[in-house]
Amino acid sequence: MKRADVRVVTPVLLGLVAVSAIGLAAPDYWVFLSTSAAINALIALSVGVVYGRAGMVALCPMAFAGIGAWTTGWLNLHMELPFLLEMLLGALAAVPVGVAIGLPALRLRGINLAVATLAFGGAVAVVVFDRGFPGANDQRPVVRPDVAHSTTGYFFLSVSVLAVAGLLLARANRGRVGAGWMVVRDSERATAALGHSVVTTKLLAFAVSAFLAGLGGALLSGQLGILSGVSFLPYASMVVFTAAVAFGAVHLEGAVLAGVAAVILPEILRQLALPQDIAAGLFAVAAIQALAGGEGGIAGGLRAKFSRNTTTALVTAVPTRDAGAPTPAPQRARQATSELRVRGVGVTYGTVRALDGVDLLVRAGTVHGLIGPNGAGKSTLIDVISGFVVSTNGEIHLEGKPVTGLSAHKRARRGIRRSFQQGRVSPSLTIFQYLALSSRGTVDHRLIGELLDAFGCPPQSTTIGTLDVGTRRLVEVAATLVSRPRVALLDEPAAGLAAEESARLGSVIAELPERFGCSVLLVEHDIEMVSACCDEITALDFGRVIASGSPQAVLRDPAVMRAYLSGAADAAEMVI
Ligand SMILES: Nc1ncnc2c1ncn2[C@@H]1O[C@H](COP(=O)(O)OP(=O)(O)OP(=O)(O)O)[C@@H](O)[C@H]1O
Repeated sequence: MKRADVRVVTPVLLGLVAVSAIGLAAPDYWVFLSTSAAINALIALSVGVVYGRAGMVALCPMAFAGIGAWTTGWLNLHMELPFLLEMLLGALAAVPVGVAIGLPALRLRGINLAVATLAFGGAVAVVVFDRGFPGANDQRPVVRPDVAHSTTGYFFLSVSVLAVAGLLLARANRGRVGAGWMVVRDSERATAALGHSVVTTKLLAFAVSAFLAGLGGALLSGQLGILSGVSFLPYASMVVFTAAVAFGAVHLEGAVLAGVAAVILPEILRQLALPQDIAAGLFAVAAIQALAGGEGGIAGGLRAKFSRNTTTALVTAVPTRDAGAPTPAPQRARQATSELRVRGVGVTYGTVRALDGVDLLVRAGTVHGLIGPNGAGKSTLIDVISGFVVSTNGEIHLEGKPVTGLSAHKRARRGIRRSFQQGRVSPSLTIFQYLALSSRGTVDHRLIGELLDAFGCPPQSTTIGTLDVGTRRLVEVAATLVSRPRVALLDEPAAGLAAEESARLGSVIAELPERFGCSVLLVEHDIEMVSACCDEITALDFGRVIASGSPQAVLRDPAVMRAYLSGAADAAEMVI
């Protein structure tokens, strides 16, 4: 059996044995507590999604759980539906509320979002839950299904629901949905640059989180029968949140540990005749420790310990051929057809005129260099073209169609893809996850392999956090191309690379139009590389175009030489 299989099969078998032993041999009281642990694990899992994955501090999981419980209780009292359907509807009822509370999260971050969601949880508790749960006033408990009527039966039902939800979530986490959450947590700009809507990605995290917590609440209604609002107070949300953070509920096993601890610890304190609220304090301390240690919590730490990838050395790109050597014939040459036209673009930051009436034409099937000394406006121009900065005037056309009014992620979907000067690749993703997220439509494994080979990147399963800075940049460029863009905007891709690697990258970039069917706008300080791989060059200084044309003409232009001599020493002379 492969080692990876053993790492999965062993905990699954242990879990099955533990669940069977509890269900078949433990006293009813402990089975009841174990049911509570499974329910808490489900709610912790919801924290794992919205906070652990998507990085949003939402402190109202018990409000979502309460909505799930309230709805399930109401349906149980007034409709004669199968219990599982009532639970599902209860969980779904929490989703629109999750999306509604997610809307402010599009603008709020960190402590502000935490306060807003805590206040929301308090408001729901007062306005909805304090009025009583369905059936509470006339003491009519939620009726469980026959198959799960006993304490043991309900325990098995709860564990089954947790297992199914956990496995579906794990599947989503391994795919593009989970990768999108990780990227939006690390960089909203990177999310948009990959062609994904930041709004949709964040709201989806809130919706899934609310569903999971709502499902936990639905199970709770059947477990307790008659509910009181006390279970869903903001204080309860804080306890679940801190336990989830401490144990690393971003992983299924972390959520299970959090669920078990949230039940066992108060029980131990009760048996010791100590106040059970001490548990909340202990979770808070453990959560602070976990945050200081890198957010993975106890489960993250255990995963790192048992991971095969324990090396701390940075992984570097491996050149697939000698720098400057003739490149092999492309597997399939593609016809580049896209031209990008920029007309009269201007950008002002306060009193700084970063761009002033800039015109630029990237012809179809060419590599166009954009040079200029520090502060000339190169990155600002890339930001404007890719939609991250709104220009005060001017127009941008792709293939003759205006894109000026489109948001960044829509421009990315139209085929304007970019890399960033400061790497924005999520360190926790594997190279494959990142490239798959950047792909449009079906993931093209052959293209991914071809790109990684072209850039000499490490194997697809390598975690990005283990790559050195230069290699991360190459992965970012590969991710830019995997979507088969019309135009690739590469912002200093050679930064962090050695001279030899730079030369090799230059020869790969020169081939991109023919090999991958896109035009390229290349921002680079490495003038030697630019002159070697570009068909045309535009030079900027103080936000204005000072020269444009063939590399030879531009690099010999007196205005360009003056700009560089006053800025980056004798860079121009180097190649003339
Ligand atoms: N967010 C911002 N706020 C204020 N000023 C900015 C901002 N971004 C850029 N600038 C200013 O705009 C001008 C152009 O900056 P930009 O980063 O586009 O230049 P650049 O040519 O890319 O420089 P470098 O080669 O150093 O990356 C600079 O004067 C810079 O200080």
